[in-house]
Amino acid sequence: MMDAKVAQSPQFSSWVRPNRIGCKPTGSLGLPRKFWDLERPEAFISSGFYPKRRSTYKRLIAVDVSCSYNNVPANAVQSGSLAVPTNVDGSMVLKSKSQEIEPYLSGRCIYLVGMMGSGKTTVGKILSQVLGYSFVDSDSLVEQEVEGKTVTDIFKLYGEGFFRKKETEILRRISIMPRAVVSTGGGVVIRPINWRYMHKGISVWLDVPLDALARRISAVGTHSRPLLHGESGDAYSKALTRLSSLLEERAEAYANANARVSLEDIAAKQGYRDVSFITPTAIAIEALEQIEHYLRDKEGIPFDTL
Ligand SMILES: Nc1ncnc2c1ncn2[C@@H]1O[C@H](COP(=O)(O)OP(=O)(O)O)[C@@H](O)[C@H]1O
Ligand SMILES: O=C(O)C1=C[C@@H](OP(=O)(O)O)[C@@H](O)[C@H](O)C1
Repeated sequence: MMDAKVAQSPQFSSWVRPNRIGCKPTGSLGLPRKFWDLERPEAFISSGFYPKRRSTYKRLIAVDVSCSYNNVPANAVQSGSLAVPTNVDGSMVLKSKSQEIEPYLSGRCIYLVGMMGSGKTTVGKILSQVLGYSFVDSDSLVEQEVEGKTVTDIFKLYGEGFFRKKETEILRRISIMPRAVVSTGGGVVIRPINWRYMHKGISVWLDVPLDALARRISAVGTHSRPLLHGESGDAYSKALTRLSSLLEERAEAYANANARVSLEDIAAKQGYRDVSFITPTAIAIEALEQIEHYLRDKEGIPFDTL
């Protein structure tokens, strides 16, 4: 395998591995004979974007390739075009996408819904930052409301019904706030009244495969997630069993969201087999894309980039 250094613009350079380049190059890289014995030759690739965008994930770039070894430069051996995943610098895509969409949100809140561990908090913080919104965690607000008790203690002391009522009251208060990205609790979707509040903003379902959820949750433990207590077996199997039955009950309710971000779809677009390679930044970009689709399809906003 060969590592390649890519400089897409004078301001940015990063290392990418050829196995992360999504499409086959239209030109192949030929190495002069003196480099043939090297196991890991290094190439410096300077590149420029073609103006036309293909998708958020892949762009055509023109590449000129030159090689060097032991600081001895070799002549450019080949140039051509490659499609390179834009997560080489996802933060630039994220920033431009958020700037494009933000005016059309008109200050509306974004509600992230999804199962426990689906990344609502992680992705929500990223989105709030790029949009210049505040970040709100509904579980934390419930905890503040109940004398600083943890969600686990609230379930233990007062039961799930009590927690759900508090959660609805918190959502009602959030729904009159402007400009917030809200990480909701995983069970918020089951009460229809909660949708009345969430539909004042734009809701996005983070749809993550169960095995990935179980892996994430077993890595951090279930202490803060009372609905996952009580199963027997190892941490992964316990989480998987309980999450499966919860998802069966809730899948239809999650589908009420205005937009859906499917990690399986992102993995397919990026050419990954495993969703665990997908970064929170890539998920945030997809969330903005799906919000853009929603605004265009349901509200008729004519985004010229679509
Ligand atoms: N894209 C991701 N890839 C890998 N791990 C993630 C990803 N997003 C979140 N996580 C991890 O999964 C766990 C749950 O994420 P979190 O954002 O707290 O989910 P939620 O708020 O939906 O319960 C955390 O340990 C977090 O670091
Ligand atoms: O799925 C659920 O019913 C719950 C999810 C939790 O939030 P997270 O999704 O942030 O873990 C928390 O609200 C509570 O433990 C109940």
